[in-house]
Amino acid sequence: MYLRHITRLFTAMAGPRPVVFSGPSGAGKSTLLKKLIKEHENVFGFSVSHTTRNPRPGEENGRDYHYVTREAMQAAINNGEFIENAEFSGNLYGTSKAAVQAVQAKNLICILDIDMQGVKNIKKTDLNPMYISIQPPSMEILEKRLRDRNTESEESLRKRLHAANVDMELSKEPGMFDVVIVNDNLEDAYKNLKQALLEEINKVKKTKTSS
Ligand SMILES: Nc1ncnc2c1ncn2[C@@H]1O[C@H](COP(=O)(O)OP(=O)(O)OP(=O)(O)O)[C@@H](O)[C@H]1O
Ligand SMILES: Nc1nc2c(ncn2[C@@H]2O[C@H](COP(=O)(O)O)[C@@H](O)[C@H]2O)c(=O)[nH]1
Repeated sequence: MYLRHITRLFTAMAGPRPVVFSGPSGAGKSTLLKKLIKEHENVFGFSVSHTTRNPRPGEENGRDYHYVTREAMQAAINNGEFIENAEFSGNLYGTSKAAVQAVQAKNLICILDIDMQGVKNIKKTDLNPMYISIQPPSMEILEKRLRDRNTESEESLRKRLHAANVDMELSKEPGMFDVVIVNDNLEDAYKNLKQALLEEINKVKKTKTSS
């Protein structure tokens, strides 16, 4: 009885295991994770990254990203405020310690949406997340999705497709990801994602009902 109480207390203090989403730009990470958070808002929380890129129509400061200048972001990086950061397609992106702590303080599964450099850097930390790769069915479909999204200049599109090719190669490295989900049909991909996370979802639900 006493041991069970201590174990429960320790689990609550450590917080549930975070989940890292990675994969080429345009593969469907945001689409899938937004669905997941909407369906399980008491289970998952999004780690709001910082970026120097401009907001897209419909994006909100503090919800999708913290939009900052390069000078401000570099100063915060130098000040040790980030767990990881990377240059992607001409802009800086990074996960602040505060962003992850804000989610963990609510005892939610912290979701990080980060590029491959971020994955490599997170692996050097003690965050110990589950790593999920979201991949497109083909590079042709990826390009079409990115073009149809209408968010990128031709230059940015070129950089993102180049990074996507590198990503797809690196993701083949054994042990890089715990789960790979090919996002062809959206509903199928979402079903596979929920299946992969079922155990973690149930763990969080259980701690919430027992506390
Ligand atoms: N299964 C799917 N079938 C068709 N279109 C999709 C599918 N999944 C996502 N999309 C569309 O593809 C585009 C890219 O998806 P999304 O923005 O979620 O990708 P992302 O991986 O988050 O990209 P980024 O890394 O650039 O933020 C969006 O317009 C989205 O609506
Ligand atoms: N290493 C990090 N990568 C990040 C972070 N936040 C987002 N990203 C990745 O950047 C690209 C482009 O995102 P977009 O919103 O401009 O399309 C994408 O692959 C994201 O996963 C971060 O904090 N660190």
